[in-house]
Amino acid sequence: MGTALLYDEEMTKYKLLWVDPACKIEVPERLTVSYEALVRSGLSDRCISVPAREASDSEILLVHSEAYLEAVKKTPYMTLEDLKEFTLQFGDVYFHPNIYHCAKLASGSALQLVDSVMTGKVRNGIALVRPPGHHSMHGAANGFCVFNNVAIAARYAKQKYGVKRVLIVDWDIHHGQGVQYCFEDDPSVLYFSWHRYEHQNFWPNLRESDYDSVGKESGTGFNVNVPWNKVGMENSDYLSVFCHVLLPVAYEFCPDLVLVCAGFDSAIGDPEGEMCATPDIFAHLTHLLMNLAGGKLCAVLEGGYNLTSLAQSVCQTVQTLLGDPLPQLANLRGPCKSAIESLQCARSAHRRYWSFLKHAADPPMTDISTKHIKSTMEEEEKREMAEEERCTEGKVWPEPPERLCPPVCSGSVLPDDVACPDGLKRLSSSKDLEPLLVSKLKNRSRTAAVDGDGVTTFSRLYTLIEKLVANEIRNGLVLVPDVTAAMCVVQDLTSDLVKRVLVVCVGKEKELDYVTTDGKVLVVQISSEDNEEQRSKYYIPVCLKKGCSDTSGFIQAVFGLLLPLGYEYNPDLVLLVRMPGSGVVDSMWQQLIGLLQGFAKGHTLVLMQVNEKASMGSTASALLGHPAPPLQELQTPFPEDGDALERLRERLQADWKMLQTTS
Ligand SMILES: CC(O)(O)NCCCCNCCCN
Ligand SMILES: [Zn+2]
Repeated sequence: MGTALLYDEEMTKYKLLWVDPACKIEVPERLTVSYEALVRSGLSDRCISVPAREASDSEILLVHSEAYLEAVKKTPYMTLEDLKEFTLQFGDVYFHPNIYHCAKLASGSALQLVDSVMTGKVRNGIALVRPPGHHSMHGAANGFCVFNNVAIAARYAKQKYGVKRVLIVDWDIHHGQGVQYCFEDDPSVLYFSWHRYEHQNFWPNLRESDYDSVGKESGTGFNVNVPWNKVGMENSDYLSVFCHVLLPVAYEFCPDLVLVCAGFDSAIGDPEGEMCATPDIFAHLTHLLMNLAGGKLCAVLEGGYNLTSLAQSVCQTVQTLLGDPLPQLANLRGPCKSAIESLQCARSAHRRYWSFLKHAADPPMTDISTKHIKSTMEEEEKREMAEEERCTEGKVWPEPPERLCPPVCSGSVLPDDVACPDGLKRLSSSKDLEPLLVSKLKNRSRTAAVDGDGVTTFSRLYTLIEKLVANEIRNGLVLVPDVTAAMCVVQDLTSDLVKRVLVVCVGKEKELDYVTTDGKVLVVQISSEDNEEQRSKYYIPVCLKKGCSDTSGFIQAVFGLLLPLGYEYNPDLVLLVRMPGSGVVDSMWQQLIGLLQGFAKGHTLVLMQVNEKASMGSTASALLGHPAPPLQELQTPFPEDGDALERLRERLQADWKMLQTTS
């Protein structure tokens, strides 16, 4: 299924008609540069174009008051003076004779997107709209917003399609207070927002934008705010918050639909955000949400005022919605101190509402002596200033790397008597291995254990790995008689082909005899084994008391440990090994494959044992990019597992900065 793209140039036909410094950045060109970038890159042709439409009165009244709607209805007939007068009652917003029409188109576009996704016409999509929506409230326009496009879409989805749970992710750099007010007492809509806050010194300067606004009444726990108290936040900060706050909660919430308030003023170069995250971060943020709700994701444009980073960020988002390989994110060095504090505050504010956050630490000691704060602040300010110079002064960043789609998506190496799953390309032809390699394999005591001469399988495997590295194939599935033997051989085969291999080992096995210490391999093993004594920087055993069949524990290990580690390690190949008898649940297995595609440009090699070929179909489906089925009701992870994971993280965070969640 495809990706919907909604755009109508009518929404470019309104602009600021008088002098107002607060509003001058909200220009029609925001839409035209975004759309033209999609056209120029060929991405728009790959999308399914869906027409915009005007939202009806009743749809607008799902969120707004009749009085407000009636007032806005009058604006097309107002004189310039009347428009100015009318605007004065609201904050940081302007009106125009055509803005009511455009606001109906913007909301209607979001509804068209919901229709396209909910009827299965498309898998996901994006609506390029203006005016934006997330600041507008029941009875007021605000922050360039007239109607709350995403809030209306959420109510519409529930009413028309009986959607039970809607997740709204707001990655715009401003707090969508309009959305928060709309759903703060509603447990069926989980609103997540990060936003520049600077201890309430940044617009809209609201006390209720802080992390302790967790929702109210029956909606308590369903509002998650992550305030950024400093500018200059980078990719690491954003990914840390996704891994350690949003994703565990989102997976526990198990939404039927994901709506994104896709504001790109959180990208580098934006005058409002003054952050340093690069446009390719949105490829990953989008990807990390795409296995929720069976892939049903609707992104609606909010802010974004640097026309260069806006256009790049929109392209990165659309390319991921289309299923293209993700760009590798280099040198992620972990969240900064301020981000860790925000993260820790948000986690501790929500630990009583979300079982995945139950073991979160206490909030940071913010009441330390003012003297200490003063000195820390001074030295911290100096460092931040240096950082800001580095980041905003230049306002230059590299063009996001090209994300080429390999000609073949998934290859397979299978025993001759095993049928190849649909969609996979079987590698049969295999060039002869170099004699040196053959002897190396031969002297590996266990190679012969793999099959007859073993060399046939491994020459095919070698060919597959070569094609992955050459980006001729994106990922692969390998079925062997003995995965343990095969693991070692893959290690030999890859050692001179790739710099870093992330090995994810699901389930326990006799012994891992090739744990390297040179960093060329990072092994994360999730099993019921407690191999604590063997742990090292590059061999990380995660013990789940009830083993891999405990999906709650598994998913907690994936978000709390595996993903942050993977981002920091930045592998060139991911080897996912499914040990026989691991007990991993198929939907979890597919989620894991989907999530791991975010690394190494999607070069994932799945190694399974022949006697597990019953799972080949679901494995192939995940490798081909089909969204994983939602995980069923997740019960609370076992306390000992939660504790163990926190302790493991604390011990590892000296070596792995992306694991930090406490200051
Ligand atoms: C959709 C949105 O979230 O991007 N709207 C942002 C509104 C910002 C209002 N303040 C502007 C002050 C000018 N420096
Ligand atoms: Zn914004």
